[in-house]
Amino acid sequence: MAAIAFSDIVPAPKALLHDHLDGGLRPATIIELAERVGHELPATDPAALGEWFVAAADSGSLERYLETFAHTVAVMQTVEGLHRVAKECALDLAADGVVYAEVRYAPEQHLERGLSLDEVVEAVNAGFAEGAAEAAAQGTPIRVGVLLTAMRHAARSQEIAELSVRFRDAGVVGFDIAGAEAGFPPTRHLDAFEYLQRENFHFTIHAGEAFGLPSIWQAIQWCGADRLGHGVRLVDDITGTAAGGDVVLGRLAAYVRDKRIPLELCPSSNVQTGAASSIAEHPIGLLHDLRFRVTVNTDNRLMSGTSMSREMALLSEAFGWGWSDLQWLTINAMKSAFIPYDERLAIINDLIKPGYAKLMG
Ligand SMILES: O=c1[nH]cnc2c1ncn2[C@H]1C[C@H](O)[C@@H](CO)O1
Ligand SMILES: [Zn+2]
Repeated sequence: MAAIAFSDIVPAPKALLHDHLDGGLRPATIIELAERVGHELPATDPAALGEWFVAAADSGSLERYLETFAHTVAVMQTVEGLHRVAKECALDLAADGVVYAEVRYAPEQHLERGLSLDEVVEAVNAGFAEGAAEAAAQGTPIRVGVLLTAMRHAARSQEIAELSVRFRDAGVVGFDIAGAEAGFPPTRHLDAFEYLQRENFHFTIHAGEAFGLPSIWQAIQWCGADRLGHGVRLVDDITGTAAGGDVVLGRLAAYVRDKRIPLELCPSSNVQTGAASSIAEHPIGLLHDLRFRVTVNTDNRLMSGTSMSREMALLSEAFGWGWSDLQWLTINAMKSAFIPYDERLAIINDLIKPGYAKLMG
């Protein structure tokens, strides 16, 4: 079957669970904001700056990939900067046909110019609200939920977990930890995860991206993660996948599949950090065939020069996926969202299913 073209995917309703606010800025906005705060950039033309981010992030290492965030985080230290970046994020996702998005960022990284954690969250929430209202007025409605991230090398996870719970009725729907994985196991933040469980709150953990099965095992069996950020290395626990081999799931892979634990897979990002060698060889093909709870995500649109529609187009081309596969990925994501069940169901039944039914003719 012919691959579905990018331009056909844009109007399809999409759900996105793993997108970093500080990884999705418009290059032109970075340039304007950097001028205002006196931050020096590696390029001053929007196209060149966009290319710089993709090339610099294309490093084969998560640590070097993460260094590029110094330039986005630097311009997100004021109410004005945070508000604008959040507003444009909502508008850009809506223009790409995303109807539901969970966008994450680490408030502790935005305190350099004197803002408090609460002020950071309020500025971002206000930006998302304005962007969503504008998108709705333009005929591309989007719902945005916020995930607050704690950096795994730092020691503020309990504080950020409490911040998340404080804002649970004001736009924050979950919690996450991110940053370099090797050397910083999720159990370092066990107190925060136990606190969140006592509060009946939701969280995902970046695990199984730059590090393998022990990280995924800890995230699920010690920390109680609802979802796995990436989780791509779970394939290390699946054997016999070469042509003709009998596929055998190890205990952990079987547990993840049986419990329907969602995998927030980010194909382009994984190729850039070396977690996968190409889109065609990305484990998402196998995990899809084995019916894991697979979702597809952008991770960092700026660093990967990508969008939800582009990720889906790449997968359609690499694996021959058609509309029913794209609908399956979208419904998987919506089922795995951190908003209440009835609201998830309404988006599936009122937006996603009718949208794909129309596209499938
Ligand atoms: O894919 C990722 N793995 C681990 N950490 C990440 C990834 N993408 C972004 N981050 C980090 C860098 C950001 O500054 C931080 C909060 O969004 O999260
Ligand atoms: Zn991420």
